[in-house]
Amino acid sequence: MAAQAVLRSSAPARLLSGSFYIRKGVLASWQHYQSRRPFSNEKVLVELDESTVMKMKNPPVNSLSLDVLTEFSISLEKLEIDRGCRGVILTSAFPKIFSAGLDITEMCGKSAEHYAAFWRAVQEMWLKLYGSNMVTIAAINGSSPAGGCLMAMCCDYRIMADNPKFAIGLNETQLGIVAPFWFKETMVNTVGNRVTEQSLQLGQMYPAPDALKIGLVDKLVTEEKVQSTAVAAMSQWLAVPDHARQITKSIMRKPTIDNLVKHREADINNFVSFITKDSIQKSLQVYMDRLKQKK
Ligand SMILES: CCCCCCCCC/C=C/C(=O)SCCNC(=O)CCNC(=O)[C@H](O)C(C)(C)COP(=O)(O)OP(=O)(O)OC[C@H]1O[C@@H](n2cnc3c(N)ncnc32)[C@H](O)[C@@H]1OP(=O)(O)O
Repeated sequence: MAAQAVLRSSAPARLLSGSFYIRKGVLASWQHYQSRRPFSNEKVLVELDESTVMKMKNPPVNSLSLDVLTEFSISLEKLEIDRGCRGVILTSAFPKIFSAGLDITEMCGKSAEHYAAFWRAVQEMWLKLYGSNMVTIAAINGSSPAGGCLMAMCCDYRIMADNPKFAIGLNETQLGIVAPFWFKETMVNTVGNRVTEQSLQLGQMYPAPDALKIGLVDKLVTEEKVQSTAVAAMSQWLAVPDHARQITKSIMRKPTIDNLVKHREADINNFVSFITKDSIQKSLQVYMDRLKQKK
């Protein structure tokens, strides 16, 4: 849906609002100033310095709870309608962890209604980020399993900290769960069919150097340089005229987005019936216990 908007209205709308901006002078400047103030929810910080940066901040590991997903979608939507914002860098407020992926506790021992609301929020985050008109750059400053990898893959360009201890991938099968079709399609669009087929079945996590080799990330730099490299890459991406880049992005991503939009309700029902199975609940519980025991 969001990508459809790119083709139908967004590029012209931005051009129109640009001329409004010039004609309305002072009023527009004030509105622009208002909309460019940094804003912060509890768990997603938006900084407006040299570049616009969205920082996930949900201790300890940036797991994507219902709250985080909701804040994330709202923040992104705000930036999307801010005509002063053409690009956003997505990163984590914590060293060594980009995001631990979906919050497993949201998928354990809850009601069917809760699972449905949670999954809708996951879909919404993906629709907004994958379909964003803005240039999106992931500054992956640490490990990034499952939903964290999905977020990174939604971005246009990925820069990762060059440390083999940091790993990224869709590891769902390791938890006894299954990456749904739109996770799969996002990965196919990033690294191709063969690598995706193998990665998904094995639930493979790739240390940063291997992630670069398979094209899951685009560039490795030292941890300290992740952010500044993202800022430099942003300038390069923003040098391309918006309308041409946005329409091109939409041509690339629209079929994948349309596929989820078309099957959205069925996908929620599928998730709820899958996650409420006793065997799946047991697998998730065992995985969580193992995570806690490793200390
Ligand atoms: C057909 C299709 C139908 C649909 C089928 C269903 C599709 C579902 C798709 C699912 C997508 C997902 O993203 S599933 C999520 C997959 N995520 C993962 O596997 C990540 C697991 N976590 C890790 O590997 C590590 O924690 C890692 C992120 C690298 C950080 O390691 P550290 O040593 O720094 O930290 P830890 O000590 O492990 O973790 C700190 C605390 O955070 C907790 N924690 C860690 N990850 C967590 C998580 N994802 N959710 C909740 N809590 C988490 C730990 O239990 C600890 O809790 P305390 O002990 O209490 O402190």
